[in-house]
Amino acid sequence: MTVLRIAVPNKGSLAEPSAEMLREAGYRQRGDDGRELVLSDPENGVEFFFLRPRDIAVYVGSGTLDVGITGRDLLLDSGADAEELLSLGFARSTFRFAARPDTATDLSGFDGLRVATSYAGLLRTYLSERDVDAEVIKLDGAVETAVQLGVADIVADVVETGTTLRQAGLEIVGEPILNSEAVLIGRAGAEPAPGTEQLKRRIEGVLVARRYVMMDYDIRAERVEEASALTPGLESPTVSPLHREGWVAVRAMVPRDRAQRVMDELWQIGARAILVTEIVACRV
Ligand SMILES: Nc1ncnc2c1ncn2[C@@H]1O[C@H](COP(=O)(O)OP(=O)(O)OP(=O)(O)O)[C@@H](O)[C@H]1O
Ligand SMILES: O=P(O)(O)OC[C@H]1O[C@H](OP(=O)(O)OP(=O)(O)O)[C@H](O)[C@@H]1O
Ligand SMILES: [Mg+2]
Repeated sequence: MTVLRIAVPNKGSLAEPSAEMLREAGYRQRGDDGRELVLSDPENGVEFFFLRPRDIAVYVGSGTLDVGITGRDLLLDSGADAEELLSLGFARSTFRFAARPDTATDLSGFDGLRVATSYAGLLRTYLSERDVDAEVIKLDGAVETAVQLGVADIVADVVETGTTLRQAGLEIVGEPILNSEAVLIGRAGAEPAPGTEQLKRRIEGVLVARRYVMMDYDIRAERVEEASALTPGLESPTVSPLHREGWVAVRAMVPRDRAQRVMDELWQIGARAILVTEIVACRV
């Protein structure tokens, strides 16, 4: 049997949520203090390689490994021959310019200035596509400090809450360069390796189980259309007869973040015995 070779981040913001997602999808993962570089999961026909997030697109793009989990920003920065297969919904961040107040109000004022970043590939492409003649200073991290130390006039870096920028006395400049999140990647334009579709389906199952809950309730039959409009489910709600005459039981998946509001509205139109349960796993 062929084994699917999967690159997984070994450190940083992507590592723990990636492991958690794979664990929920039924795969073996490292224990709390796990230091393994390679982990085999023969039951599921896969092998995990724990690598630096920055290197993952390079391994996948070259075909050394079949698929991997990395950040969209890291994928683009690498210039590797890899493409997104699925968005994973965690490690969400924006990639933005920031500077001290009065440095520049937008890109048009960047000419002749120095921009520090740890994403030099992505930044050079972005600036040259817009004909901006700024000097790119490549740093490894803690980029925000570069302005204070006089190494750069502007930074281009990952922003999540904006706390790091504020603490460095910097303000956001211009539009976001990129919206990033964790993504599953494969080799660009290549036939997916055997097992890729199954991995994708399993991860999609985890994403759905996280985003939705299952809702059950009873309602008078004449109000079922109204109720179905509130809980349309993914395709259509299941409506079953109840022993009690004139009543039906309804079952539908509901977005988790809307569950309380939907329950209030169902109650208003006479639904009773409204129950919400977790979806542990699914294929939809
Ligand atoms: N504070 C953050 N919030 C959300 N996502 C982040 C944050 N910092 C980095 N990321 C995302 O995580 C990925 C970067 O992972 P990486 O491990 O290189 O950096 P890191 O999490 O900052 O770790 P390190 O400590 O090695 O710098 C990128 O996709 C980036 O957008
Ligand atoms: O907007 P915020 O919520 O403050 O988060 C953004 C910061 O988080 C990351 O830094 P990290 O702590 O990983 O250090 P690094 O710069 O060395 O990567 C990122 O590089 C930003 O600096
Ligand atoms: Mg970092």
